[in-house]
Amino acid sequence: MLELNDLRHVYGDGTVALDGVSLSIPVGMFGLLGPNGAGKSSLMRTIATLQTPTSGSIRFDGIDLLADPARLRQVLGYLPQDFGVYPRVTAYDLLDHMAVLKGITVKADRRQTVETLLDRVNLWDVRKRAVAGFSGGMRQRFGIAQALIGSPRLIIVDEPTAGLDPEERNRFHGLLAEIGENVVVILSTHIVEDVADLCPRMAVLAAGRILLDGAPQELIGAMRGQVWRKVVARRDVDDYRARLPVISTRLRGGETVVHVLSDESPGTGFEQVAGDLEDVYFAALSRSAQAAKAAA
Ligand SMILES: Nc1ncnc2c1ncn2[C@@H]1O[C@H](COP(=O)(O)OP(=O)(O)OP(=O)(O)O)[C@@H](O)[C@H]1O
Repeated sequence: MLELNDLRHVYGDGTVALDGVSLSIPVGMFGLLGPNGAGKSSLMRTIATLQTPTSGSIRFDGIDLLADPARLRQVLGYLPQDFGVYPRVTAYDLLDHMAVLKGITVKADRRQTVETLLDRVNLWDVRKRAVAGFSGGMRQRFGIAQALIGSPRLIIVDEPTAGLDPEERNRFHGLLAEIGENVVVILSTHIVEDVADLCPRMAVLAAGRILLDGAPQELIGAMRGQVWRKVVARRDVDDYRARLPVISTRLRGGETVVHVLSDESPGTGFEQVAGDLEDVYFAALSRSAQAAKAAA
């Protein structure tokens, strides 16, 4: 179990990236969903011990992360949002080098680890090719292989599916689902489908704060009977937004569809629909934006 308690992070220029984040994250896949700039990467880097929060505390299975970051690193696997420059060395050699850095110094052990991981992420056939020439999906699978070195118990993946084509995304999801069976995996993303597909638990982060936290099915269930849908003309969207609690405007098959959150029918032409995770997410964001507006 990973416990985050009242985490706050203020950057040097005064930007408040985390504003009192508290969460309990159990074994399994945990989705951290939020728009760009929400503070997801700041939170992921903080848990990965790459930056120290301004205040608050973090514990993982008895380890006080701020007091003893080195101990946490021994059980941590991290796939950052941006891996930086990939050198022109083969996948095999790079993974071998990373295994040395992770402390696997006995050659035979390392060979076993590297070969098992390359096979697991389906990169065995391309092990002799330079990582620099890999496609986006292959790079992300390589990134997972390096994150799995040393059998970590806490794995952090920051926006891993951005830019992947549907087939690679599916393949990557399969890999994550397999990994998430026995360890804590935190998946940070702005893609609702990633969380809907993979995560039995989730939280929404916006402007450095947790807006909601729970099991996707329960959060969807809590909206039952409150989501209404109508196909509208594109030019009328602003008018609907001004009059009604619109939670989202989506394009479906070229038509503009508005979703409204309301205990009763918002008007003619609206039909009640079963909400989905996108409704949960957009409703949380829209409530938070309205609260921020009212406070201003
Ligand atoms: N090193 C930094 N110095 C100052 N401000 C920063 C720094 N890094 C991030 N920020 C700011 O902190 C806030 C949170 O950024 P962060 O990158 O954590 O969000 P995010 O949810 O990961 O967004 P994205 O998906 O766009 O990466 C943003 O306002 C961002 O501009």
